[in-house]
Amino acid sequence: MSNIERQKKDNSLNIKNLSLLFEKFPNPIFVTDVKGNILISNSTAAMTMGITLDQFLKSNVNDLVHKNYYDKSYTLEAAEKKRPIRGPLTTALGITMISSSTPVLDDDGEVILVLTTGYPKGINPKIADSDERGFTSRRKREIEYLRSRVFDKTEVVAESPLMRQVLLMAHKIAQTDSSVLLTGESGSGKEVLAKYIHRHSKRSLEAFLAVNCAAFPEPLVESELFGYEKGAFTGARADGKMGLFEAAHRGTLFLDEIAELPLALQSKLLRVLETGEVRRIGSNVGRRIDFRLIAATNKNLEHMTEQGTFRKDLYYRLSVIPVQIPSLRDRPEDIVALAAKFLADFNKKYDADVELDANTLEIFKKQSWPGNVRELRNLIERKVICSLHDYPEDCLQSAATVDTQEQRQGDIFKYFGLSGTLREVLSKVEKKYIDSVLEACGGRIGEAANRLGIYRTVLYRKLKAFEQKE
Ligand SMILES: Nc1ncnc2c1ncn2[C@@H]1O[C@H](COP(=O)(O)OP(=O)(O)OP(=O)(O)O)[C@@H](O)[C@H]1O
Repeated sequence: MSNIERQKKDNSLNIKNLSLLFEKFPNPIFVTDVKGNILISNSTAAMTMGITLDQFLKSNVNDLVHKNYYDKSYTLEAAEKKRPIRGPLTTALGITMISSSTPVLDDDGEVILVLTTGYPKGINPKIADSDERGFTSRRKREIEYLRSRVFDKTEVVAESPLMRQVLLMAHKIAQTDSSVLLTGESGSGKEVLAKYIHRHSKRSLEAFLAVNCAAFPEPLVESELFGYEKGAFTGARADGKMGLFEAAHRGTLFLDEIAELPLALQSKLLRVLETGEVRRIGSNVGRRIDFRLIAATNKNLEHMTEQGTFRKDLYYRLSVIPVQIPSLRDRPEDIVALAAKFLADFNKKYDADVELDANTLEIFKKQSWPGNVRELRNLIERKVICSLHDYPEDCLQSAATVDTQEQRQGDIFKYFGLSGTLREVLSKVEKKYIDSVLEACGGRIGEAANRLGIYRTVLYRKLKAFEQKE
């Protein structure tokens, strides 16, 4: 490799590394040359202007100001005066910021680059809501999205570059009406993302129905999904029943654990997707329905199609837009942000005041989290509960493996802070035990159900019920 080639390779590596580093920065940040041509940037900078990162990287700051993407750039002033310049600006999306441009000088004192960062301050409602600027409804939805991304960190935690990409993709997907296939390990946030897509879609004012295909015993799945006419079969309700497809009319249907759908029903689902019609059991009449399907699985569907356990044609139909949610262990920035969010949530819920020190966060970042976000959430909840009863850090261990003096002495109720009615105590114990078995099984539902001696359908129902109670 020649010197020039090596140098080129080194430079591209540097830019790549720098871009990755910039992505981790929570606020807008970009670098221009002395003429204001944007060289490196994070996607947040592009987002606050309402353009894609690709477009932003092909732009010049002056052009962006002329095209009204924002009203003031300090980059060229900083280059000209050879000193940092700072001041307010407003983007066309109505986001107000304090921007700061710092020139980078070479050995001869000449400006070679300018680094600009921005700190969002708020929304200028006059601009953001103005119709005079010709905002289309799509543009308004983008504004809503950007607001939530820039200011609202409570919705879906996505601090890692990987998850930010997923979220940006989800936002784009939300503007379409295609079927979506979400894949990812159990507890990685598939349902959270499905809800996000629904909330940001044109169907957001209609129903979001989540159905776990593994949560019904096989004979019941068909009648739950398709419904039935009166008298369709023995034991059917006299007045018939509307199925979940119909109930999701105009809204979004989230089919979780799609891999568990029996083969016969896979064909029926495909027919519904292709014809846009659903036929209740015992009926010859098709009813037109209009819903958006989001399916999810932690299985490898492609592999299942090769084994003949999942229909190929349905797989192709579902995976029009596939989205892979990364495992928690691959996004350490999210571990910290999620831990902070859950800690704040549970401190509020239990009126506690627990803090996480840097050491604990470092340990968290290195853990493998087989149960993903759900496991982290449960762990933080346990930590908060333990703090209320002045129990030591080892309370963080799985409840099943803790063998303390209190337990040996039989003071288990005190140890776990159990009080209230019998029903409340039983429900708390049930939750704690299920959490600990799940954790011991690395979040694998089937294995945990086996150990607990219950059907996985029952376990799913219980987990969802726990989540809804909170
Ligand atoms: N990015 C996120 N931000 C905030 N909370 C999250 C995020 N991802 C997951 N969670 C929380 O983690 C828990 C598990 O998430 P979710 O149910 O969406 O996972 P899942 O992949 O659908 O799991 P399963 O495959 O077992 O159905 C929920 O309590 C959810 O609120």
